[in-house]
Amino acid sequence: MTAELDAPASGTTDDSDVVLEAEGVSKHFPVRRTGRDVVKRTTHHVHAVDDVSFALRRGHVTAMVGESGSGKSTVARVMAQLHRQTAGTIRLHGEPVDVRGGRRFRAYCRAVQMVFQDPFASLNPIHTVRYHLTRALRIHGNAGRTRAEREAALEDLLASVQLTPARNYLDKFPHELSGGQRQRVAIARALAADPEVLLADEPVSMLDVSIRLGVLNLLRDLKDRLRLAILYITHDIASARYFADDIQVMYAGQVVEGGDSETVTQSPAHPYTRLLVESAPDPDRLTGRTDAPEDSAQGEPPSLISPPSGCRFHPRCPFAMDRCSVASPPRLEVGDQPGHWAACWLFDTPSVEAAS
Ligand SMILES: Nc1ncnc2c1ncn2[C@@H]1O[C@H](COP(=O)(O)OP(=O)(O)OP(=O)(O)O)[C@@H](O)[C@H]1O
Repeated sequence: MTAELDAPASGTTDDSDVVLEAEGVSKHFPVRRTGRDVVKRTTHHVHAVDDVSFALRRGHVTAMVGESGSGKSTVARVMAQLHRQTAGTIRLHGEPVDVRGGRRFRAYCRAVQMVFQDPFASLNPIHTVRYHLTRALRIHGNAGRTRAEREAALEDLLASVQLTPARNYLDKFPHELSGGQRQRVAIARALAADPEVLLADEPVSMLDVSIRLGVLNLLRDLKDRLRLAILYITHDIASARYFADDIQVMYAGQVVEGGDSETVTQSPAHPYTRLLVESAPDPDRLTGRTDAPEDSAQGEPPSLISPPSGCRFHPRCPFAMDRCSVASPPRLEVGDQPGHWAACWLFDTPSVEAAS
């Protein structure tokens, strides 16, 4: 029996925990590729994100995993409203974010904060830690009324990212800190808004391997203590397994698989996820699959200006059927664990039976 899913997320917890939702969100960027395009005023569109739906829950980490160029950062930027979506709806506590500017939009920007990949680029080199954090506290109305209240707020912020005693850090410039300390300051700056959601775009990928775990453990601690909803963007499926509660896998601008992180990494269903897991250096991994052809998926990700018809993975897929180049697969239940789905015709049981 085939089960097609309508729900946007891999429901493992109560829906009342949902803080932020994306429903059918797309982002297309207009581009001109050649001089001829400029002369003829022809505009192409990069389909960076197409019809993406997911939900972020309080006290829960959702990882968005995929290779470079799959659209992960664009998802984070659209969720932070740094880019306006081309189509679809974003909801905070069920309320659509449809107006830029104004009180409701400011409240959205406070509630949904972003942490970027490169803390050195996101902190201004000519300002101290005190300046960055005080500014963020003031912008979000959390600096208190007196100097003593502001100093206490600064100490609390640095303590929450485990930079203590605060006096050792407050008057330092970004270049006087290590990469890990800089990323902790960037996280503290996001926390100055007292957010409900953190959108963390590759927050550890530019850090030394030896300190990545410390920063991920800090984020996990914040998630538990402050009940933050976290979107963790990464190309590293092993770190997603370690850190996230559930995983969404992106390929060529679309989410192709979702489920709890243990299931997605141990029993990947979509052929693209299998490829991703097989190529990840994870010594604990046991996919338990023996049905993949030896010559597994080859080739490059497709052009996002004219993406392949049907399933976007079909040109690289070792299991591709005729149908895959014609029709785009919906989310289909994999059937091993509740909430585990794949957008792949292999899980449309009647079509597989008909093909064999
Ligand atoms: N402002 C923009 N204008 C045009 N194209 C863009 C823009 N931003 C992103 N893109 C394109 O959208 C696609 C998705 O990019 P995105 O950065 O979201 O992917 P990603 O999965 O985060 O990759 P990476 O891990 O390398 O950052 C890419 O083809 C990229 O070139």
